[in-house]
Amino acid sequence: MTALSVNLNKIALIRNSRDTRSPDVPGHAQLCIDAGADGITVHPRPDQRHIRASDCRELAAMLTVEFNIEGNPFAGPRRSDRAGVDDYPGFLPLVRETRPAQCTLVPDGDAQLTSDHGFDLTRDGERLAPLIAELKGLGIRVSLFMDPEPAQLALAAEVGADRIELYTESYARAFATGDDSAAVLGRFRAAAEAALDAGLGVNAGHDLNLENLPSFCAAIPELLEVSIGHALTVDALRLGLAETVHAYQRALGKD
Ligand SMILES: CC(=O)[C@@H](O)[C@H](O)COP(=O)(O)O
Ligand SMILES: NCC(=O)COP(=O)(O)O
Repeated sequence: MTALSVNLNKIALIRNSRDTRSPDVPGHAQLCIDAGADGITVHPRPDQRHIRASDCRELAAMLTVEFNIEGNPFAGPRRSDRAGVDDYPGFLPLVRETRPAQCTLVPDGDAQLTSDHGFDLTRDGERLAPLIAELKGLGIRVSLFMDPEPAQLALAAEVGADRIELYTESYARAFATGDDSAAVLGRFRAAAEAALDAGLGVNAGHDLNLENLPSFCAAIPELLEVSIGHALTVDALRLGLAETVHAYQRALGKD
């Protein structure tokens, strides 16, 4: 069955809009766990617009489910511009310190609004390989954020990744507009097969939601994990967080 990893970025985004701890990130992680979430995902960015280094440290100390930290492996340290907020230590130093079960490497620029592309391993593979080896040596499973391009996925295995995370924005957009959605889903199926043939596990994420999740999972039954945050948080405004986690588990054919 496909694991649901709840991304808490948007809980932290609301928290950061005031100088308080409310909503409390670890408390909402526990709410998700109590409701049946299989994992927790965060994406600390250098500007700490939502998830902060301190959130990662607190979550690492309390989680009883898989912890997945996503981010740009080449993101360096950055001083905090907000009183009482720790500096961002750099992505890899934060991962080394917190030792999550999984680290998903994402080729984000620091100023991007959100993650919007996968790695080009023909360009980045050589400098990623030693980082991947180091993280695996620390006992951390490594996943690479990838576009659904079969040739690239074969390279992911060559650089030592354990898994890839299919960047699903193009599927979500096609599903929402109805444009070419069957063909787009076929491209994701082909990409998943290329990853599986290369011995990689397959995760997926970005813009997945209650409506588009069942079709995606039916097309890729080998899917090991989906990480979902934006749509799930919006649904929680309507349904409540616990009920929303149950709803997503039902959409995954569980619960
Ligand atoms: C990599 C990816 O698609 C998401 O995990 C990412 O966490 C979204 O980041 P924002 O929540 O900052 O949009
Ligand atoms: N890796 C995807 C993720 O963690 C959350 O993406 P989204 O659901 O916020 O788009």
